[in-house]
Amino acid sequence: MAQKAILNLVIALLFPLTAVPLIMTSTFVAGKAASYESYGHKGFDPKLYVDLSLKNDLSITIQEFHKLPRAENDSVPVRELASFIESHFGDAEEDLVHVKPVDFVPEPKDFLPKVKNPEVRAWALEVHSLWNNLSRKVSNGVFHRPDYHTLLPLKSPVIIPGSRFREVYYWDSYWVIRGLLASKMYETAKGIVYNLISLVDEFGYVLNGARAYYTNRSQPPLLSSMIIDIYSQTGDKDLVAKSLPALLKEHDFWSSGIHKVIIEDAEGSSHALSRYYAMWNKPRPESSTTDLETASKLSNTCEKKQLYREVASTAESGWDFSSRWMRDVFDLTTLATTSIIPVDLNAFILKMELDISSLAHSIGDYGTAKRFRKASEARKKAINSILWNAEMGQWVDYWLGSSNDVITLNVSSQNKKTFASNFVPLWIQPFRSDAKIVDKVISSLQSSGLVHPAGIATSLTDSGQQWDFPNGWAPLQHMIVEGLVRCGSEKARALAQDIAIKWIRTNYLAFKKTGTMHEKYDVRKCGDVGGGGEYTPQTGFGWSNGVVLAFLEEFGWPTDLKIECP
Ligand SMILES: OC[C@H]1O[C@H](O[C@H]2O[C@H](CO)[C@@H](O)[C@H](O)[C@H]2O)[C@H](O)[C@@H](O)[C@@H]1O
Repeated sequence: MAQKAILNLVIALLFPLTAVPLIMTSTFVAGKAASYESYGHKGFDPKLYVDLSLKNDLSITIQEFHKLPRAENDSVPVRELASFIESHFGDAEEDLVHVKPVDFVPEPKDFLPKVKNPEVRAWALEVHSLWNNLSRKVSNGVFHRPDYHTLLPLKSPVIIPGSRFREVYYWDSYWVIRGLLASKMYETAKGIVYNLISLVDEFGYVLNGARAYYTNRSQPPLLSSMIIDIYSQTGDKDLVAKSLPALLKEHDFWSSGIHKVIIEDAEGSSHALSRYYAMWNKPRPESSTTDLETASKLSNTCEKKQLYREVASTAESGWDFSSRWMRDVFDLTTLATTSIIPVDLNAFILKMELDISSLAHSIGDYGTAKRFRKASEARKKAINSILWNAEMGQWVDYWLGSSNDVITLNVSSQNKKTFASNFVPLWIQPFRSDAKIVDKVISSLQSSGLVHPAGIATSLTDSGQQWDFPNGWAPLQHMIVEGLVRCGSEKARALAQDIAIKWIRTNYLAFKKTGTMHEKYDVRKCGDVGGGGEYTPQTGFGWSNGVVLAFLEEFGWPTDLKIECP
């Protein structure tokens, strides 16, 4: 915990520094007196600054910063600042060094046996080889002086998403691991899980990512999904035994305290569900200038603090940002994530409960197995009572009122808008048990307007945010496709295969055009990449690679099926 305190201090002290170059850049570009209304030029990324490491003790760095010459308006001239950063900070790339994964081979034995088409097979091997590019280990310097770095000293190598995302991310890792399993890289997959478990041991939950500035929140909880999938392919009971205590701790984090919400239904029965809620009410250090700019539209400090909490809680949801969390879809200051019961979060926690039950059973801990089976039944009842909308044939988010006490169910508080997250419950076994409901959900998906020529759109709203139309994201394609496959009907499998083929083709064409895999894609046209949001679109890219490999593993690719877009 001492280390966490030191790291938080580094961030708190670095934060004012990150704001300076933005203001000064605008001064420099204009070549005259600064306009203090500017929060940075287009393309400026504050994350770069919080990723730099200190060269000396923080106190010395701060003393030196205070000695810098100031302009009349008390700002530091941009050249002085640039040379200060050069002298006192190391490069952002130095903390993590490239490492070849121990279990990487260029063509693994039994790799994607159902992929027969030579062109697709060659590309799949290229995608597989990207694990090499994205593999990193924490440098010795970070272990030696953790207080000089915002990067957390994880022991095993990791797979990073890519580009500006230089560290391991929580929910991304699930799809990275799915790809690693297709690539037969079991040791790398286990190493990632052991790293995440070490975060639970230290902080009580898995952080958004392995940086000190991510300690105030988690991300969609998929640790149990990673463990159960690795276990089902390796049979490694040691992994199960070592991970169970962390899973119990993580379950407690998500089902109690600020994350827990109680709703009373029409019959007077109480249901416990969960929400996203970050432990932070300041600008996110990695996006400080963006958050300051957004909050500048509000005048009152209290409102600003609440907005910062909503922003960080939205980052906890993984859907940062989306009209899904906004009262006015074009105004980010109306984010209200802590006032929403998200359908996907509760589906993930239900899955966590089932996974814990089954993992505990596999190592003979029958008491825990029974307790979590019961917990999953209660959550299923809660989801079906509060979040199921029979008319739409979808499970939906629920808007909470302002009360912090027990809330009484009001059906009009369901969010009737269609998002890809409304179909995530299909991924979880108990929601596939009623054939009539499944049929209704499948028809609802087909007529929802979400299914496009290059995959499933995130929503129907073009808000300019990245988790909205027209972007399609690999994790959403995967959960919906795998959910459909597991429904067991021919109709569901055909729809799943159709979506998977579209997704593979768009990833393939974009790769051929740009030479890289992308973080998100535009589902309107095969081969187009996504956009919008607060940072420039990123490449690499961990979860996209993982989902392509997982889809090719499931569906294969016959020789006579064209990979080119129709
Ligand atoms: O720096 C801005 C935000 O960036 C991250 O979010 C996005 O990238 C993540 C890594 O691929 C992904 O997990 C998330 O779903 C994306 O929206 C980060 O996770 C945020 O916390 C951060 O504020």
